Amino acid sequence: MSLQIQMIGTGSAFAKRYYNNNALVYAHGFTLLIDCGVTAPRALYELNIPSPQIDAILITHIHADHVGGLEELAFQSQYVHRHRMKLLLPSTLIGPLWDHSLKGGLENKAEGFHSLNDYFEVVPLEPGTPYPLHPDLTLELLPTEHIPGKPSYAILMNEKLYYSSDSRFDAERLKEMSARGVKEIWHDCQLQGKGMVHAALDELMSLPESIQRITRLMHYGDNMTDYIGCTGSMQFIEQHRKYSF
Ligand SMILES: O=c1ccn([C@@H]2O[C@@H]3COP(=O)(O)O[C@H]3[C@H]2O)c(=O)[nH]1
Ligand SMILES: [Zn+2]
Ligand SMILES: [Zn+2]
Repeated sequence: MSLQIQMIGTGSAFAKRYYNNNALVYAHGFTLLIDCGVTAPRALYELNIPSPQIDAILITHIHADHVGGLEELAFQSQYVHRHRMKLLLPSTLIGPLWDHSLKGGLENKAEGFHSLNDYFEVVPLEPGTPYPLHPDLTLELLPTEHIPGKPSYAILMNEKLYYSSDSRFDAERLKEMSARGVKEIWHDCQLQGKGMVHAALDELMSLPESIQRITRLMHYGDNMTDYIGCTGSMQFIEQHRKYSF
């Protein structure tokens, strides 16, 4: 059961040299997009991946670097491809995603479009439950601390890859994942300063070497290259490179 994962972007919310931190996961014959930020439509275009090639989109939380490209995909699905994409959504995000992010652009009273379901095939997910999406891909959501009062989720894929999405540093969670046998931890990383809503590099550097060795860093700022060689045993994830796990 070998999977591939490719970041279509690895940048922080404010990065300009890197696209938004969104990922494609390739199982055999099944492609999952994890988050769809403002830059995702352009990133997919440059990788020559039209949206009908994507079998499902999973959303981790409703910041624009994770959902800001959904309006374009919804309109393209409705008016160009005439195919409703599958949208895997933690159930806590269904209301906020429509009411607070997408309704302004997508509501169309004349056409009778009043909800996410008018554009997407919405599949609600609950944390703590393994979902077999494909014979080669099972995923589980784990709630994370990111912004107080705003639900956000990490993703555990095939019990092998822990993908933090946006999360504050949570050493206990990472130790738990390591004890559970994960082979890779992909973590957001704020390079400078104290981690207020993301894990700071300094915090991640406090992890035991055994955990650092399996940790790769993503969601970084434009000055990432200044930090190459300064990240302990952790390595930066490269935008567009395909990793097998
Ligand atoms: O309480 C807050 C809320 C937001 N922010 C910034 O806005 C960005 C939104 O996207 P992000 O979650 O990838 O990163 C966030 C931070 O850069 C912050 O620093 N503190
Ligand atoms: Zn983000
Ligand atoms: Zn965020």
